[in-house]
Amino acid sequence: MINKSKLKNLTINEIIAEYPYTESFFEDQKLAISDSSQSLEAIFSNLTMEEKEDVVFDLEQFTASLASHIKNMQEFLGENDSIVGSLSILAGQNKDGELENYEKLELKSGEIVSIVGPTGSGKSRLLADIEWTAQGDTPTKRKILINDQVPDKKWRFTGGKKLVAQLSQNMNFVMDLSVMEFLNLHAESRLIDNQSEVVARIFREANQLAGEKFSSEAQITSLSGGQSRALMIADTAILSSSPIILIDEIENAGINREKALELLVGEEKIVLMATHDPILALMGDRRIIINNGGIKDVIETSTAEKELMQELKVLDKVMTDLRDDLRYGNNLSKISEELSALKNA
Ligand SMILES: Nc1ncnc2c1ncn2[C@@H]1O[C@H](COP(=O)(O)OP(=O)(O)OP(=O)(O)O)[C@@H](O)[C@H]1O
Repeated sequence: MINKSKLKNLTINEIIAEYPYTESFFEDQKLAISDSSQSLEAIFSNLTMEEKEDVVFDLEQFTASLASHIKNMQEFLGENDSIVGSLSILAGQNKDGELENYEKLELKSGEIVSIVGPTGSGKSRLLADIEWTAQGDTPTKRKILINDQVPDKKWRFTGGKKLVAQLSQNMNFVMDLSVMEFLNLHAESRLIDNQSEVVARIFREANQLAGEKFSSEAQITSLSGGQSRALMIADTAILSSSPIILIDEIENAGINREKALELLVGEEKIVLMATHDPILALMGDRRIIINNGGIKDVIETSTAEKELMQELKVLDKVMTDLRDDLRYGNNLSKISEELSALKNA
C-alpha cells in the first residue's frame, strides 16, 4: 500500500527517484512545479490563485490520484509480486480420502524444496495445486496461503502476471528470432529501466549454465536442448516477476544444474522441484515425500546427506565424462581414478 501522507511529504525528486514512471504523470497534470526539490504539500500551499485554478484537484485528491497511479503501475510491472515472502500448504487428503500427515507446511522465499515420490504418486498434482492457489477445490482438497492469507483471486485469472513460473523439460522455441532479439523483446514487455544491462546479464548467466556456449546472434530455434533450457532458466530467474518457480525435473544433459538452482534462489524466489534424481533432491533444503496422492513426510536435508551429495557429484562427473568421451568418439577406458578412490574409501 502507498502511504498517502508520506507521499505528500516527499519531494517531487524523491517521488520520481522511487517511482520513475511518475515523471510522465507529473508532466500530464497541469501542476506548476517550479522547484522539484519541494514536497507536494509545499508546492500546493505555494500555488498562486491563478495556478490553483489550472489544477483540477486539491492536494488530497491529487495525492490519491498519484497513489492510485503508482499502485496500478506496480501491478502492471509485477513489482508487488516480489512481496511474496511465504507460501503455505494446508493439509488435504490422499487418494483414499485420508487426511494428510501435517497441518501446515510453510515455504519461505530463497528456499529450494524438492518433491519426491513414486511415479503417479501426485507430485505434479501438488505443483498444480500451488499454481492454481487451490482452496479445497482440487482432488487433494489442499489449501494454499500466500503470506499467511487466502490469496487474491487475481493469481488465478490474470493473464500476464503469474504467481508461478513453470520450467518444464520441453522448452521448444517456435519464433524465428536471435537470442538477443528474444531477450530484448521479453525485457521490453516487462518495461524495466536498465534493459541493456539486464539483457546482457541474462545472456552471460545462460552461457555459464550451458555446457556449450552460444552466441547472442544465434537463432533461438537453432539452440540445443541444453542451451535453450539454460536460456529459459536465466531468463526466468532474472526477468520473470513470478515469485515461485516450479520445476518438473531439470534434465542433466547440457546444463549446470547446481548453478541453475543457485541463480533461481539468488533472486529470492521459492523454488519447488519435482525430481527422481538424488543429487537434485539433496540440493533442496527440504524434501516433501509424496505417496498415494498425499504428503507423507517432510525431511530436512541433513549434513550427512549434503556430504553424500558431494560424493554423488563425483559419480555424476564420472558419468558425464564418459558420455562426453562417447560423443566425441573416444575409446572408453578404465573408470576414472575418482571413482576408484570412492569405491575403495
Ligand atoms: N490426493 C489425491 N486425490 C485424488 N487424486 C489424486 C490425488 N493426488 C494425485 N491424484 C491424481 O493422481 C494422478 C497421478 O498424479 P500425478 O500426475 O501428480 O503424479 P506424479 O507423481 O507427478 O507422477 P510422475 O512421476 O509419473 O510424473 C493424477 O491424475 C492426479 O490428479
